Amino acid sequence: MQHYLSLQDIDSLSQWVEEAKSLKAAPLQHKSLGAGKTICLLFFNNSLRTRLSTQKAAMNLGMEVIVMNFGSEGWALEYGDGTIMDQGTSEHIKEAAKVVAQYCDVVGIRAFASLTNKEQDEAEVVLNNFKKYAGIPVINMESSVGHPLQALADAITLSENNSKKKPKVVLSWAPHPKALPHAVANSFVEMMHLQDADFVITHPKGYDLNPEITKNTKIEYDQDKALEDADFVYVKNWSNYQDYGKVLNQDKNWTMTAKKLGKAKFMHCLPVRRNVVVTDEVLDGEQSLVIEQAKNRTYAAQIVLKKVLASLED
Ligand SMILES: NCCC[C@H](NC(=O)CCC(=O)O)C(=O)O
Ligand SMILES: NC(=O)OP(=O)(O)O
Repeated sequence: MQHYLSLQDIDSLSQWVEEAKSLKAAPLQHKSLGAGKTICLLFFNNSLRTRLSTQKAAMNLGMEVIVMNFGSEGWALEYGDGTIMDQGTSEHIKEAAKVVAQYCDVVGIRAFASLTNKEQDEAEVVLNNFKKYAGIPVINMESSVGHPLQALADAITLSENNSKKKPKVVLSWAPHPKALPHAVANSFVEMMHLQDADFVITHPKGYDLNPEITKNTKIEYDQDKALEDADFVYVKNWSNYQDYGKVLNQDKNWTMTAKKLGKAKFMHCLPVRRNVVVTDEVLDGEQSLVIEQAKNRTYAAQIVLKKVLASLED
């Protein structure tokens, strides 16, 4: 059974990117593959792109789609084993996951990091419990530690816009008023490790991501230096990882500007705070790839669903 929980579920990134591009060229070529199959999309958090692009991808493959805003409309779920449920939670994951699995063949789950409980977040409690009890393929639509559908769409976008054998790609931290998760940055880093590039991460001192994820990636604390001769600049805020979930820095000197970007292409997963993360000039300019990235979310989801559907036939 093929799950899509992290980048590790991709056997060959370059092959998946090529197949996704072929789906983009003719999105309805496998319209009968998903006939009679249903996907449930469960959202514990807000979404625009993930919700619509995953639904569109499923429709392109002929699947039926059920969407539920679980966070606001479902029962509060309990994950603990043996809990006496006389507090805030109403339903145990053991029943909930098994019940959901009776209505669909595949389940997609969005469950962001709490940013308050590092241990629980890193254990991917929501995703892993659905995997454990549902018994059907689970797709990660952004979890505590990863956003592999976004990273796959980013890989497609890089491939479409790159003309060099070894492009310079920079992941640059940016300020943000809210505490944001590490998931997008983590998956982008993992995706970059799967291809040949001169990859650099730049962020203020003390804002290091999980070192188990960044591993041997080059980290340059001087943003201007990191951005020199960049071909692609991926901008993202994340809250502090060491002092978990805290906003310790909102330095506007890290905002991406046209001057800093130089000749590079600009990338961001969206939604983006204009004139905090990046200036209007960059977003409205020719070098921005953000709308293409969002478009590629459909084909990233479609290649994942195609692999998952194929695995159901095995
Ligand atoms: N799925 C794309 C990003 C989702 C989330 N961003 C946010 O929550 C931004 C919300 C705001 O700007 O108010 C994140 O960074 O992981
Ligand atoms: N990039 C992304 O995942 O967007 P949404 O949060 O709107 O789904």
